[in-house]
Amino acid sequence: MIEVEHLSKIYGSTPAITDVTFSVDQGEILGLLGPNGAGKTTTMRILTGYLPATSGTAKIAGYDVHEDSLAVRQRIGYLPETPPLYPEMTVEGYLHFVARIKGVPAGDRPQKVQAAMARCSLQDKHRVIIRKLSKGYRQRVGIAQAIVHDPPAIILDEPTVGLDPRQIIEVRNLIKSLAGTHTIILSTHILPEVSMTCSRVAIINRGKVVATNTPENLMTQLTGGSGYELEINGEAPLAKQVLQNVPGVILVESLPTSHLHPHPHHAYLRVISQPGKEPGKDIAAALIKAGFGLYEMRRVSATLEDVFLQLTTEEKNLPLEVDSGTTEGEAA
Ligand SMILES: Nc1ncnc2c1ncn2[C@@H]1O[C@H](COP(=O)(O)OP(=O)(O)OP(=O)(O)O)[C@@H](O)[C@H]1O
Repeated sequence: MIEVEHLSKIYGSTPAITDVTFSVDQGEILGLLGPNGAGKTTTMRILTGYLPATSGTAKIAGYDVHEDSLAVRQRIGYLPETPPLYPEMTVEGYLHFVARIKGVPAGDRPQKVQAAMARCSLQDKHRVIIRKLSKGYRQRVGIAQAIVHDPPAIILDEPTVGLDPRQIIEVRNLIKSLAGTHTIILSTHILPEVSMTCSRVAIINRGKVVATNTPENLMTQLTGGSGYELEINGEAPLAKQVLQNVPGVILVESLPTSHLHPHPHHAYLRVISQPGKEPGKDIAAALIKAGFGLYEMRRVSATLEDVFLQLTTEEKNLPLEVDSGTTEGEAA
């Protein structure tokens, strides 16, 4: 449904994205995950026809975003980071207005507007002026304007930014309910968002797609899904240096200790090991040899956060070629 091939965008002399390639199948939710400035918004703006690419192609439902931009705009719904709302309009009035702009025939508009409001649970608010809505409801109106013309593809830029935890759950459920009948790309820098909402993830860093796969496969493929959590006495930075040099170790990070009762002189670390390697014995030996006391050591599964850190942190070499292998033509 969405095919992006070798897309690059250069602003002046600054490359924002370089050779971005991925595809999204009908009904899928793809999460575009990356740190600030990675190139997510640039990619989405090209896909929605708002920004020309420097090179490469992108197609929505077979239509080229550059050559057939009108056909593409009819088939795509876009929620930019800041929804383009008119604060003085009522919810229903605004959605009628958007439906008209999107080319929905006058006779079909009432039904399409009702359907979009129902999908986004906005019926109770149809006469409310947008300015008076909470941020969560405004976001729903933003999503409603993206789907009012019933496009097969929906692009959502950071759809849960600025919402409170309850609103986040509601908006995520709404997005999930749109999958299947719609093909969705959402961008986020929030890791749990991807595992909770998306069927597949493309990790983008410094303008390049560094991995594409299901969240589960990414974890298994890159980390073998395992590692160790450690409690040691001594300084975390020094212990990290020691552990980074143990063969088979690919990532060492400090653990958040808010749920524990941390000892003031202890360090709490997570070590992720290469697939197929069991460096437990060497980890313990290296720590003892360096003079650390080892208070606890237990095996754990890797998290998506580990994968993300591994892919977006430069100093570590990747243990293996990251090849999505799910769809032909995807970037590694
Ligand atoms: N209009 C512009 N002119 C020059 N450089 C730009 C422009 N827009 C974006 N960039 C640069 O391109 C790169 C990618 O930006 P982009 O907004 O696509 O990233 P992002 O992943 O969406 O980040 P964020 O989450 O912070 O919005 C950044 O280095 C950014 O500074």
